[in-house]
Amino acid sequence: MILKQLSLVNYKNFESKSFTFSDKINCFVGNNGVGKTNVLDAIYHLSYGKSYFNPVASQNVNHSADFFMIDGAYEKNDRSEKIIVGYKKNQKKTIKRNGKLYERFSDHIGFLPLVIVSPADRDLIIEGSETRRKFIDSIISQSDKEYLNTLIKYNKTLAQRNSLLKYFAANNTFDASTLEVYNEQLTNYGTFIYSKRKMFVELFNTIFLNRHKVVSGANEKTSIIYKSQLHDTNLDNLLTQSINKDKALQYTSVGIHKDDLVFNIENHPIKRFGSQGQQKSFLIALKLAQFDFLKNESGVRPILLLDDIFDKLDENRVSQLIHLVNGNDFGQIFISDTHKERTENIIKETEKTYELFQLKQKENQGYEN
Ligand SMILES: Nc1ncnc2c1ncn2[C@@H]1O[C@H](COP(=O)(O)OP(=O)(O)OP(=O)(O)O)[C@@H](O)[C@H]1O
Repeated sequence: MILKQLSLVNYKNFESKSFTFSDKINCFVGNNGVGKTNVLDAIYHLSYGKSYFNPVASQNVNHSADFFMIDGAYEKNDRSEKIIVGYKKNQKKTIKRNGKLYERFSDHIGFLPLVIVSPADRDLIIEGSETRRKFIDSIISQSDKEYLNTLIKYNKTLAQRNSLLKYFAANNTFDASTLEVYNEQLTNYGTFIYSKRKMFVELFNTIFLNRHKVVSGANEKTSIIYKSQLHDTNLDNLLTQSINKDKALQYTSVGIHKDDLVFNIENHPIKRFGSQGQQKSFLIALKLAQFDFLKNESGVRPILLLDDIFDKLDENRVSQLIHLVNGNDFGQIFISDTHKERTENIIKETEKTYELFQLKQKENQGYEN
């Protein structure tokens, strides 16, 4: 799958800008703040229907405008595919494929597999459990529509159950039978999601360990552990047991929305005990494992975005990464870096064709190849 052309209108700092890409490697270079990451983010937007860095759509619109448009021309399985994401302030965002509007965003998810490696991935280690749940949900959802739809239904039911608990508290009342309807639905959806996550983490761990061995170049023992209240008992029991607590809290305190992933190095949480280098290697391996998984599931090589990656790695790791990228595993790659020479020197080591886009400040937003 190849992104041939990209046009941006009023997307973040770009008022109007078009790019024609190489099938292999594309590098965006330039000073801090010229918009290198924003181009990668626009490409991410075309795959996921939202920004990786700022999910608030109105904040992705150029300050001087009230709408943005991202237009991507792809080639996938020998077919041309045109994807357009449009957003006007105070209106709903739209995604079109070959001129036809998607009724549901979720129908688009997984159509253009893509993986981003970025310094912002650090959130996966340092932030709360929601970030890690979103990470696995996003991977599974790309190849499993039933999972995505069930997750949407679970979250809707959860919101309804929480509203009911609030209503009980506000009106000093309780109705066990209505609550039971929600419990039943949550149990059905939640049990399905739990079993999918469990299977996924088992499979993903193996892929991850292979990648980690190569990226870290070390023999550190790492693991990803799936943490869930459902390991001990089924969701129906959990909901019944926690009813008094839920009534007091006015929200649902048990379920798969409390699941987490534990990232360990040498049997200790990497968040607290991993060095910065170990954390970086762990995150890159995590993302490359995501790449492998999506590739296996979809049968196409996902687009790979490497944001600011050379800056964060020592020479050894950069050369390991280039070695990897040089293999046939990867398809089209987009790289951002502040140093033109560094990027060119690294890329020249690969035997791939490449295109270099030098981004400049607003007054001359053209680029040179
Ligand atoms: N909605 C917006 N409207 C206009 N400009 C925006 C908007 N959102 C972000 N920007 C601008 O985009 C620029 C940041 O772009 P980006 O993060 O892509 O830079 P970069 O080239 O990757 O920089 P660095 O090398 O520091 O990572 C900033 O100058 C910021 O002010």
